[in-house]
This record gives sequence, structure tokens and C-alpha cells, in this order.
Amino acid sequence: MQPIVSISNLSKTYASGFQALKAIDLDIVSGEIFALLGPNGAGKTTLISIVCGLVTASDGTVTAGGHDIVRDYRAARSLIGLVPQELTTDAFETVWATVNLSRGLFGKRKDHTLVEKLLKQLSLWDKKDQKIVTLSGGMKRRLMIAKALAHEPRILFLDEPTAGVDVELRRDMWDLVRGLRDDGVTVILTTHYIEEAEEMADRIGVINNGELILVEDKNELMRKLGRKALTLHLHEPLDAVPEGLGTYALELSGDGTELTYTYDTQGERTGITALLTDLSAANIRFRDLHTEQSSLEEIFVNLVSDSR
Ligand SMILES: Nc1ncnc2c1ncn2[C@@H]1O[C@H](COP(=O)(O)OP(=O)(O)OP(=O)(O)O)[C@@H](O)[C@H]1O
Repeated sequence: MQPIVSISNLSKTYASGFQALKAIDLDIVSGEIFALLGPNGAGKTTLISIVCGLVTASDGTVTAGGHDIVRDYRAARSLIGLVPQELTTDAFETVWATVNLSRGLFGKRKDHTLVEKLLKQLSLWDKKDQKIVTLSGGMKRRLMIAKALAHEPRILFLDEPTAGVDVELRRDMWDLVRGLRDDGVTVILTTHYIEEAEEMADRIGVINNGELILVEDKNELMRKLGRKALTLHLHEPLDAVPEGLGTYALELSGDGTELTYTYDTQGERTGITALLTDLSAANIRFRDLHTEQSSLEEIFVNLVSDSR
């Protein structure tokens, strides 16, 4: 299937001489939620600003829906909605006027039914006659989404959609984004919250120092790079890991009542069967056990520190 956004050899050097992006190649699949994950200053905003035509690239090409974003700017841009980090609209405009205006800016004919539907969907309908300056932070965020969707884009970029919002609103945002995906909108979001990428994304791209260091299916990423820990809850506490078990990566905790074994899920052998046999031979009995997979956070921290 043809990608809905195709980024090829994209580089950006700002006038200051700072290179914010280094030869990025990335294809976005239609209908996915793609999370671009990276620390502050990694180049996330620069990347989406280029795709949305707000910043010019120093090198490389981008197409959206098959249209080159420079040569065929209008056609490409009309497919794209952008929710920036900060609201840039006139604060004394009403909600209703500003969303309708956003649609008009793309040369689309008025459609009050669509705007009404959007405002209802975003729980802003009862605020439609209020001036933006009177809205709460969460309402402003939702308004930015309504504005970005007013011209019915097929691709939505969300730049740090939940930075600085409370947990409840974050969950609302996530539900909303999933709903958009269900409606067929392709969503690309930037975030430095690993939890957000873990929760939301179908695929994850990790960007650091202007380089895309990894692009991977989320589940695959967690499976491939994740390690697992098996914790055995012992009947009798141990003072130390018995000598005969010294070859295993074992750690004793919980006042000697928990024995944790860490293993690689992708390894040829996990070593679990041998460990359990040896435990039994050493007469160590357990009453319960559980396993835990390493989180995306641990994977991310390892990746970023490796690429420095
Ligand atoms: N107009 C500019 N001129 C010079 N350097 C810039 C300009 N805009 C951004 N940069 C630099 O480019 C780098 C990438 O910035 P960018 O805003 O793309 O990062 P980001 O990943 O979005 O970060 P954050 O998570 O903090 O929003 C940063 O080092 C930033 O200082």
C-alpha cells in the first residue's frame, strides 16, 4: 500500500548553522497512529513543521497523499490538519467563528452541520458563543483540535497533545485520538511521554539529536527489546542466593522471600525450565510466581543513551 506520508532524506539546518534534522526517511501508513518519541530538542517539531509547510527543508522531499509538499503545496496541505503546541488564534474571537474561519482558510465551502458535529464531539458545543480567552486550558486544547479538523483532513498532526494537561484530560485526548483513527484519520503525534506512545501508538519512531534512530511496530518493539523478569515468592525466606544457583541471573528481595530471575524473551533458551529444576533440587519451594515485561520507558532510555 502506498504510504499516506512519505519523507525521504529530509534534513534541516537552521540559519544559525544548527542541524536539527539529519537525513530522515519515514513512511506513514494510512490509518495508523504513529508516535514520534524523543527528548526535548530532538527535532520533532521541526519535522512536523516541514511536513505542514511552516518550515522549509534544507534537503530531501516529503509527499502527502502522493502530492509533493513544496511543488503541490495546496493539494498536500489540504489533506493535513495540524494541532500545534500553542493556540495561535485571536483570543477575542468566539469558538464558533474561529472554527468556521479555519475551514474557510482552506477554501472549503461553509458547512455549519459539520462544525456543529465537531464541536459536539469535542464537548465544546455549549461554549460555541464564548470568546476563546474565557476557555479553560483543556477547552483550548480541544478547540485547537476542532480547528485542525474543520477542513476534514485525512492526516492529523498533534504536536505534544497532552503536554502539561491533567491525567483526566490526557485520557480524554487519547480516547478522542482513537476515535479519529476509527473514522479513518491517520494520526501522527509527537510526545516525550513514553506512557503516551505505549498507550496510543501502533508504531513508534524514536528521534534523538535530529536522527531517527528506530521505527518499529509498538508491540514488536516491546517484544524484541523487552526483557522479562520472573519473580518467585518463596515459602521460606533465604539469607542469600544458594551457591549452586550462582550461574543464574538471580536477585533476592522482599526480605529474602522473593527471588527474581531476569531473562531475554528472544533468547534461544530462557533458562526457566533448568532454573525450576535446580530450585527443586535445592529444595527451594515457592507458593506463587509472576512475570513482568520491561516497559517502553526502559527500552527508550537504553536506546537514547546508546545513540549519544
Ligand atoms: N528557528 C530556529 N533556529 C535555530 N535553531 C532552532 C530553531 N528552531 C528550533 N531550533 C533548534 O532545533 C532543535 C530541534 O528543535 P525542535 O523544536 O524541533 O525539537 P522538539 O523535538 O520538538 O523539542 P520539544 O520536545 O522541546 O518540543 C533544537 O535544538 C532547537 O533549539
